[in-house]
Amino acid sequence: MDEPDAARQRNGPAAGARMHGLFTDTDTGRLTVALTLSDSCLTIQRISCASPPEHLDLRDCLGSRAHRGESEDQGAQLCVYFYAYRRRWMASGPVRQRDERRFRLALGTEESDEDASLREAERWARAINTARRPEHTHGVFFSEVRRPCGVMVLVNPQSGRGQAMALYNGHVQRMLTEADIPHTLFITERQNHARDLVRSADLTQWDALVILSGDGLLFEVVNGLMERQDWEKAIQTPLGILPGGSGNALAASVHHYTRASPVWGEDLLTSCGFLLCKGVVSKLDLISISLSSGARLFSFLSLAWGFVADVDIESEQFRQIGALRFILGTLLRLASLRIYQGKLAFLPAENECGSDSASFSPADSRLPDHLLAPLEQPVPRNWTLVEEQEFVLVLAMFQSHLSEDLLAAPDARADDGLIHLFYVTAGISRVALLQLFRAMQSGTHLDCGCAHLVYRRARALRLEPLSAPGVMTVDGERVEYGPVQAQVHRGAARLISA
Ligand SMILES: Nc1ncnc2c1ncn2[C@@H]1O[C@H](COP(=O)(O)OP(=O)(O)OP(=O)(O)O)[C@@H](O)[C@H]1O
Repeated sequence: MDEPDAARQRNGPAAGARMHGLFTDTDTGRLTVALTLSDSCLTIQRISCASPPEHLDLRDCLGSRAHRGESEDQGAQLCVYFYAYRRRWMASGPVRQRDERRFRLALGTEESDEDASLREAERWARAINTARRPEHTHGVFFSEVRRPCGVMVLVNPQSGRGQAMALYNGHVQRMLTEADIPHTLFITERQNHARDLVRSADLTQWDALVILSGDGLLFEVVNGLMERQDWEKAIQTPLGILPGGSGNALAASVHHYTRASPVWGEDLLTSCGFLLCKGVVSKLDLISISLSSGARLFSFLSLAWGFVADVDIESEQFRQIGALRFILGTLLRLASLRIYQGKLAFLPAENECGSDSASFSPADSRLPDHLLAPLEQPVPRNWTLVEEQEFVLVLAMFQSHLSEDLLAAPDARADDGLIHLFYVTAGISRVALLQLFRAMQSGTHLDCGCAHLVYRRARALRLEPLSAPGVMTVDGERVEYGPVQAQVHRGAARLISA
């Protein structure tokens, strides 16, 4: 049996704690601190002053690392990285903020063996990393990303205002290192590069695919995975999203599902980065979208036609101003408000088990659409046909957020198996429409009492535009214009989230 290190004897566990030991706080110089690690927190007690102990919640801990001392007479260092919620001036609520704590092993002269000191620091780091693993508290399926793991990080350097690489260098790389997650960076060079990469990748090498970009790059990744021969296995690869685009709707949704106050920009990146490093995997709904050409796409976010789709695509020209492009695009489109003619039908969520469900078996065997009839045939009898045929917008949401600051479907969850269908009928005034979008910033648009806004929960839908060719988007990406139908496939993919 190995002799226990002298340092280890000195830092042995106290009663009721996993570990207990004496360290020097490297930030305050000579001050000696006693650290106590329990299953839920790291307690810091400053010995030479009478201040109360500080309890740091391990749920906020991203990781811990040990380093050799800077010189021979110094003990090894223990670094612990916390990202607790704290209030910040001007922020609307508490935000996760980085807080690095460094401690030096307090070794006596007879224990100045560098290796022993490092071993003890490593033992602490391992114990903290084991204790910080998240609790599994809810009953739905979830598991964790296997450790050690390899993560493919895909960055679109052109997304948003072109700041994604700066976000990687300034934040993401550091967080992944702190959490000890090995990763490989892939910088996309063109449209469909990410799609091609994941279509041909050896997925046994990757335990997660992480997208630092807008929703468009994740749309490519999802569809690239679904185009593989082994799509059933491939689509089970955990997907992570970090906001680097201008819309960042899925990233905002993932943050919203934690029930924390809304955050934007780099605070949203920190929140999503934290969730990514915690590595809890939940299910993600995929929505199959069938187009009139026979093409089938897989979506995780939204299907839009009319006002929202027009704003999304028309505002691309203002990409340099980031998320503000949507506000500018909204104002411009309001000025020339259009009416869109079309037919809309949907299967209400509560009717799914009805006897009239379609039993359509398309040639495409990937996630068969058992609720849909062929596009050229009428919809099944248990569907609802919307009487109105003049719309200002039709918007099917599959997640809570339409963009970082538009909470379109506040009750949506990543795997709720629902299409949150909104439509606004013709006749709404410009002022009322603007008010709806303003209310959507706080998710209160359904409380506006607007008679032109309709919201339904559905499992499937069909939309047949009758207007002259225009814009239709899936996950913010423009798709072929024409009749389209969609069905939700509950929890068909996996998402790293809360
Ligand atoms: N290097 C590149 N140059 C040009 N386009 C690229 C490159 N890499 C990826 N793309 C394409 O850019 C498009 C937009 O990407 P993405 O959605 O990630 O950013 P965004 O549009 O700024 O964000 P959001 O969707 O949140 O508004 C995608 O269709 C993607 O295929």
